[in-house]
Amino acid sequence: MKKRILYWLQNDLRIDDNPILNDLSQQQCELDIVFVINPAWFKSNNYQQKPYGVHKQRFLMQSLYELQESVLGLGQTLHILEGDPVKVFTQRINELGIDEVVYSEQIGVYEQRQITAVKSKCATVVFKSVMQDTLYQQQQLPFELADLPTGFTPFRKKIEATGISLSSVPFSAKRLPPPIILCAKQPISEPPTGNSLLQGGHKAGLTHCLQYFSSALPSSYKITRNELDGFDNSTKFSSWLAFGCISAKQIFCAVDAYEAQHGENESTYWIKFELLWREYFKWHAINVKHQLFTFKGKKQSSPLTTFSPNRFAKWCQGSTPYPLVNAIMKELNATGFITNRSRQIAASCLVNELQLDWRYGAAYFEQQLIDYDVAANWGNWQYIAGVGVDPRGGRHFNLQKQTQQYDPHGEYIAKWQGNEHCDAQLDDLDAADWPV
Ligand SMILES: Cc1cc2nc3c(=O)[nH]c(=O)nc-3n(C[C@H](O)[C@H](O)[C@H](O)COP(=O)(O)OP(=O)(O)OC[C@H]3O[C@@H](n4cnc5c(N)ncnc54)[C@H](O)[C@@H]3O)c2cc1C
Repeated sequence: MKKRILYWLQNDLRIDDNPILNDLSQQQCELDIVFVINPAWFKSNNYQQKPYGVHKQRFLMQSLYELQESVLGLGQTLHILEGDPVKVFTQRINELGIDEVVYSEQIGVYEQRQITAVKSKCATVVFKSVMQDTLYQQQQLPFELADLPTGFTPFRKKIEATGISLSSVPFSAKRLPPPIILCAKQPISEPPTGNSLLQGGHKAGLTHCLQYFSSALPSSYKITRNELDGFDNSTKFSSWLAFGCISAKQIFCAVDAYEAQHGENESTYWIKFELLWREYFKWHAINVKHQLFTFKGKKQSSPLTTFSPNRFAKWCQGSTPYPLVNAIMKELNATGFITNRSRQIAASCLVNELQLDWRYGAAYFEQQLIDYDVAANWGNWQYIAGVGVDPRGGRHFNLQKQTQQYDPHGEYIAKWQGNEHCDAQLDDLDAADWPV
């Protein structure tokens, strides 16, 4: 009997630059490709937020639909199952007599724990993993992971000094090994629609990448990236990166190709610079494990906080006394995306003006952002709250100055109605819960 391999798909929903698929295409085996939708993603967590909000759900289903179609063209079936991943995979591995499980290595501790739990229940099965979410493999890093620099700048300098050139691997095989179980009906009959420019899927991601690098936008990226509005002002790769519809290496190589054709400048370099931020947060998350989610972070310092569900609700809805923050939160709620500058302003407001526990803000972003990424989200929140990798120990953005600089004519605030439901006072109740 042929070897039976199960490919546990997670945040690697692509065909190209997917070493696992490339390797599988050369194997003499029977193959089962599985993605599990965990019902816990749609239930409230400790922070009263659902890990998967509507925008992220749409993007996921679009991505799975595209992958399902591509996999079908390669003679395979994408199985989309529902349930607790540990139970679903353990049962399937046993029922189908799986010999080997392959998966993309996970950055987040909770995802790692699920894999460890399945491994412990399937002791005779071989588990093989590949890091498919980072630019570099761990052995390519010019330091031991335990000695990861404590700040981004030394990390970047050390990485850049290695001079390692990156390459991405297109998928060239015509077929994948045959499925263990044939699916009579495709799991997703129609992709969900939406008028967002951020459409999920590996083809949509590659199309966006091609369009971006066939324009002149990379040459002005550094000048425009901090704008609050405008699709073209930053790359918008993050959502496809979060689901692994495209890889960071594919983008890095596309910047190299663009530079070879059009010349390098500070802006083209800055796209790579930002991808290195992403990379830094990934290795940082692996390094600090659960401390990525703790109030005091790795720094073990406590930000000032007060407990106020009312303030938090106002921040989420966009009805604080700060029109710019309100506009940002309304854009986030309506679209599932806000720019980096907007994220910094909204996060700084929650931590500094509202003095709330930063983890509630991070959990809300996790729910709302299409591009939610465990390392980038919690890492950036810790940075702003002053418990993460910021050598300056926290960031406080002056809301008046930010408004003057990034929305001098009030266009962004008007577009997202930041002045509507803008409560002049922060609190409706005093410390003894009496109406103010
Ligand atoms: C509070 C807060 C929360 C954030 N949460 C997330 C998140 O959940 N997922 C996420 O991908 N990014 C997150 N970021 C980082 C950043 O805001 C987004 O990556 C960026 O806005 C996405 O838009 P873009 O693709 O147009 O970025 P560009 O400016 O075009 O950057 C190119 C790529 O570089 C990476 N990148 C850029 N800035 C950062 C950064 N500060 N940290 C890590 N990677 C970066 C992203 O992969 C991005 O796609 C967060 C930032 C803050 C301040």
